[in-house]
Amino acid sequence: MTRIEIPRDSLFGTENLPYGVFSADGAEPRVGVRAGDSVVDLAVALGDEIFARPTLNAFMARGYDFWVETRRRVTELVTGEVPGEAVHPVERVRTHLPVEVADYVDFYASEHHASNLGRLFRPDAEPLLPNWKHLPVGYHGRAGTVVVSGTDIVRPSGQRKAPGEDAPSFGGSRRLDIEAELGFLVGTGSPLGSAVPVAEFSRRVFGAVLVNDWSARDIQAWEYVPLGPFLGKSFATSISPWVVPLLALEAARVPTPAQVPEPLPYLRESEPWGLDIDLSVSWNGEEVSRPPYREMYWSPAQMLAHLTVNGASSRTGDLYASGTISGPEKAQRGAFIELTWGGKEPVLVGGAERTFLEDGDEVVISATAPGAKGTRIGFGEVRGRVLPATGA
Ligand SMILES: O=C(O)/C=C/C(=O)CC(=O)CC(=O)O
Ligand SMILES: [Ca+2]
Ligand SMILES: [Mg+2]
Repeated sequence: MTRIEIPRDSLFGTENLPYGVFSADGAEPRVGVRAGDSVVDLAVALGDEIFARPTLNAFMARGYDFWVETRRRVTELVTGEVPGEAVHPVERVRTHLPVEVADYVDFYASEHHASNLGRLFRPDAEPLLPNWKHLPVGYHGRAGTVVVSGTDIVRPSGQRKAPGEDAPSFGGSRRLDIEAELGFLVGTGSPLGSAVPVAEFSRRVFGAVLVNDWSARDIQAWEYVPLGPFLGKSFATSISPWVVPLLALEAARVPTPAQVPEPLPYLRESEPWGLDIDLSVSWNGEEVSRPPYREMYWSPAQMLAHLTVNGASSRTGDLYASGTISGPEKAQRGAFIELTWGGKEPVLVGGAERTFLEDGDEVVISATAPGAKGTRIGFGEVRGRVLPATGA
């Protein structure tokens, strides 16, 4: 038996304990929990086969009471004695996509981001479309191209047409961008023909990850009218490997900004699910933005209620992302198209003026939030490097 030393100021202390899927010493991927700079193999430590699997799905499907009980047992474990063979130093493990993603939805819940993109994409119209304050706008994305942090991103090729050109050309995107978002993972689904009430959010959603919704703005601008995002976003979406349990985010809960007009009854919240999470976006190692999640207009509970209100079923492993997180300040914008105002106001990265992503660029998104007992908890990071287009 051994004891895990957790540094006092660790972002992965006992008030966090995020779950992920890891492999060590060439063994098969399995479920682990991160405690400080260690990863605990839960199948070995708890003796439950549900953790000897290459995804969190079976664990998530067991439901809320099991999540609470597991968190209690894991807390006991990491504050007491753990079998030595269950503990791995985090720098020695490889992390994998933590869930088999079922369906993937991306919302558009930041008023600052939606207004900025309205101004950039539709300069002659009102920045916010008339539906925006009545419902959380979203679209269904491509679950099969969700990848774990560290996966290289091949620059997408496709049809591009700049505003001045009269015909599209084919080639690698010239306006490759990021979107810093938070993603929510459904643990227990809901049957076809039923809707998930706002109040059921915390019993159904297992946890949260960071998301980078890579976006090819030139492909997007040409293709997406009138049906919405398609190939400009479906080539890859990166998520962080450690799933922060919703149970760890209690201390981060805050009210959303005031919602006026009052939403329809199915979107009304009795308890707040805004979240006080601070993100950081770095570009080639330099922080370029600090998006504040607490500015998000729609809460994740409202998003889940909306995405099922028509009777669409939800499933274990469904991932829905918040949409780009942008605050009111320029240095709080979660996408480079906003940060550089459509490429017209470059930012300095490594002393050079930059607008959209170049081959070889690396983007890292990280985040922290208040944890219980005055602590701070971390999300780890979602990292990705851009590789040249293959011309596929
Ligand atoms: O406003 C537009 O025309 C386009 C918006 C987006 O590309 C944003 C999107 O994917 C949703 C989001 O991340 O907020
Ligand atoms: Ca997005
Ligand atoms: Mg994407």
